[in-house]
Amino acid sequence: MMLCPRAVGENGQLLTDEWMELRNGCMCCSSKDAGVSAIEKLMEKKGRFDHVLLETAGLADPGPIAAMFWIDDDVESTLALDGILAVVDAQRCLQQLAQSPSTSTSAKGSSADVARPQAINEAVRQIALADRIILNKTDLVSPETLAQVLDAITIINSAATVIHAVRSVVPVDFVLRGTADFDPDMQAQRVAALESSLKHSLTHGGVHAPNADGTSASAFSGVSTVTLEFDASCPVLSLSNFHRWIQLLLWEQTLHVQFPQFATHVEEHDDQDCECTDHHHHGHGHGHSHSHEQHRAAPLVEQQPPMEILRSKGIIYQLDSPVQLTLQGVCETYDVQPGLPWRDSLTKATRLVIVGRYLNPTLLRQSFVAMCCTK
Ligand SMILES: Nc1nc2c(ncn2[C@@H]2O[C@H](COP(=O)(O)OP(=O)(O)OP(=O)(O)O)[C@@H](O)[C@H]2O)c(=O)[nH]1
Repeated sequence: MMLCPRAVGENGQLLTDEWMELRNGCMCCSSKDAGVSAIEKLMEKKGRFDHVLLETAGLADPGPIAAMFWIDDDVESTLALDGILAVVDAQRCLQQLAQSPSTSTSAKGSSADVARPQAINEAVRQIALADRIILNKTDLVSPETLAQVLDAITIINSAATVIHAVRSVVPVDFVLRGTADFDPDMQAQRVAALESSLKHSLTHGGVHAPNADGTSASAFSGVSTVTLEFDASCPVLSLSNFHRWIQLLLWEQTLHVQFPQFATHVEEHDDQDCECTDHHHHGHGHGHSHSHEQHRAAPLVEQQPPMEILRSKGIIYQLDSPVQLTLQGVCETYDVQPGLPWRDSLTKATRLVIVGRYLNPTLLRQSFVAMCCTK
């Protein structure tokens, strides 16, 4: 894979354009250090960049590269991952989403896939991981096809911002917006981008029927989005509990085993146990009783596939904290960082977007409440 750093002048003109090829040819096959040091060398040689664009040409899964920026502290000190951009071909998208995954590429670098009988389709994976999507070649499809493509994108990843394009002509801000450096305004921009993505997911969340075991059904390798919102009455009481919850979800994949009472739940009624919502439900309730859980003929918890998370992000409200905490995660790698001060008490809320497969909204929501918001 090539790295292509471009320094952009104030008027948007390119000041430099340099290609660097990694010695063993491919960033995804390189050790993480090699990829990281390649960027560091470029930075040393050329000085500080405003933006670095990494094109994962020929690589189906951007996950391992995205995760690299949260693992290496040296890179994190000078670079931060702003976001993941995908270009979707409107003409071929539906066909690509329906293809069987190629085992040669989709499982590469993702330990989560190794033991899976069925890998996740590459096109699904790229849409699932993206923060921003350029929906290109819109001139070549009918309005009906375009609507179907948009529906598919929304079901897979309702948090991504989608822009329609012909020949990929989009404002440069759409590509570079929110690029982080340590300028406080840029951080504000990055948090604003995250907030808008969360808002987008809350209003555009796809609704699809849960399977008998409560997991979300979706045609696209089973990948879908769950958006969770917990208002100020449900603050995260301790950050270590949040870490424990997210680690059970991302690393151990045992939430369904830890909370079998929520894992077999089928969502049918507004029987919320907390002042919280997700994209299947918008009702509110009180108390923390779980006595009204709906049980249907559901497979034993042990037989359920664990939730497999591709992308996680959000803003967390920790009790009495004057600043937001931001969550960014790709596959099993995640990072929690302090964000901006809360603007006012009305805005205090935890909003999480989880993109992955075999998602169980009830299990996600109730386990979060039990582990993070309950003494
Ligand atoms: N009509 C139309 N043609 C386009 C558009 N975008 C690209 N093309 C044309 O489609 C052809 C193939 O271009 P792309 O699909 O962008 O090719 P590519 O990105 O190299 O393809 P992959 O990286 O292999 O997916 C070229 O002739 C482009 O000029 C578009 O929005 N509308």
